[in-house]
Amino acid sequence: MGLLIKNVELDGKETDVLIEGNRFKAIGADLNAPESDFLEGQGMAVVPTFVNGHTHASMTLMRSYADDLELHDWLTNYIWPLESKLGEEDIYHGARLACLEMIKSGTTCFNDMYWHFHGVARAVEEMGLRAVLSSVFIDFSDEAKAAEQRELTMRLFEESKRYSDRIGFALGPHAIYTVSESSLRWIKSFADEHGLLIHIHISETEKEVEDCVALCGLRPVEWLQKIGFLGCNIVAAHAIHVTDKEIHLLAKNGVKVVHNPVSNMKLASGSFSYARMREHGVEVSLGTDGCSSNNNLCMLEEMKMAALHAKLVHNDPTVLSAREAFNMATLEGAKALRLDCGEIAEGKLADCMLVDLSNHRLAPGYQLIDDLVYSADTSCIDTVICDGRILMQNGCVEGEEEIVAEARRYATTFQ
Ligand SMILES: CSC[C@H]1O[C@@H](n2cnc3c(O)ncnc32)[C@H](O)[C@@H]1O
Ligand SMILES: [Zn+2]
Repeated sequence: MGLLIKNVELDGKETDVLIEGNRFKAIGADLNAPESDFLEGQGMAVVPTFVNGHTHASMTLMRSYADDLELHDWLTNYIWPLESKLGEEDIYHGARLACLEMIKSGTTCFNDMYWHFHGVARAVEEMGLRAVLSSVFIDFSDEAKAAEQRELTMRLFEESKRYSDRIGFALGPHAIYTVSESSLRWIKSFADEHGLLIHIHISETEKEVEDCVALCGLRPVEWLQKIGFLGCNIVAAHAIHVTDKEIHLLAKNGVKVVHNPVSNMKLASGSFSYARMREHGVEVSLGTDGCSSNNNLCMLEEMKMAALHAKLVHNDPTVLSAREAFNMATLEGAKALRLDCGEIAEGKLADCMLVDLSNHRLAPGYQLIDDLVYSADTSCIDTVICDGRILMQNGCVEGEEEIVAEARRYATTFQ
């Protein structure tokens, strides 16, 4: 069974798009597929859906719970105490709310790091999105805890195979200040052995850098290079406080960096240097981070913030164009996660959305990509498709009232 989208605009031209199974089968004029479902695309444009490169989906339950705080204060005194009370059901309901929000804002794929792997996986499976879910690793340099976490990682890796192809497994060492050197070495060798990605926060705050220098005489990226941790399977969130030498090491090792402009600004973590990353050839994608430091999962907003922030810090309006922001939010994210989505082309995974060209925010309509980055909001998104399946049509997602009500109910139980 397929899906035929008729008379839709793609790259400024009207065309038809045929999806068969979970991939784009054909793109061209006057396609026929009598056996397929049909979508009228007149007045709409088809664009790739977003890939959120770094988030903690279930933190939707902590939206506006602890705002206007510095990162280490926020984590230690507010977030971690609350998270210690969360069970798998809480996390499932938080992840469902996140999936709903992502679908409604045009995201169909995300790279997640959170507790209770199965709670998140169940939500993603049911809601029809695509995700790379990492098994969290935090040991605070306690050997007993580290042994427990190694066991859990190996178990979850096996158990993750029960889910559909839309769910990938990665390792999730939280950061260098929460995971010991020996655990980082173990994580890297486990990931290399099994061909897995590693999702980690790196150089997010000045404190992280100062503590690392005080402890090992090296900055975080230099130290990670020394212990053999860096490589092309590392997806590093933030990478804000990095010298040119460290950026060179990231590029040389093929580390994928995820920029989270809203979270970086809200926590005043620091200024990401997009231009320096590009000069050195680092591959940069875009993420929202969790809902407690953002406070939403909207990649439209993230693209605009990334572009505006880069122009401001580099004092140059030509830095980080709308097209670059859009690529960071789509194809670059897919590449970092080694997924075959992020662009509309024959043979690629069928993840896409239809935007309503009659929406006032897209008028008069000189450049669709510029409009999506600088002007659009979620009201412009009509239809969202992931893996060839329609997840939203006419702006509606099945069961949305119940998802929101359940998340509200669960959030009140642990406060
Ligand atoms: C180990 S699960 C993820 C862990 O990370 C915490 N977290 C959320 N946002 C950030 C951030 O910007 N920097 C560091 N840690 C963050 C989250 O609360 C979970 O405990
Ligand atoms: Zn994070």
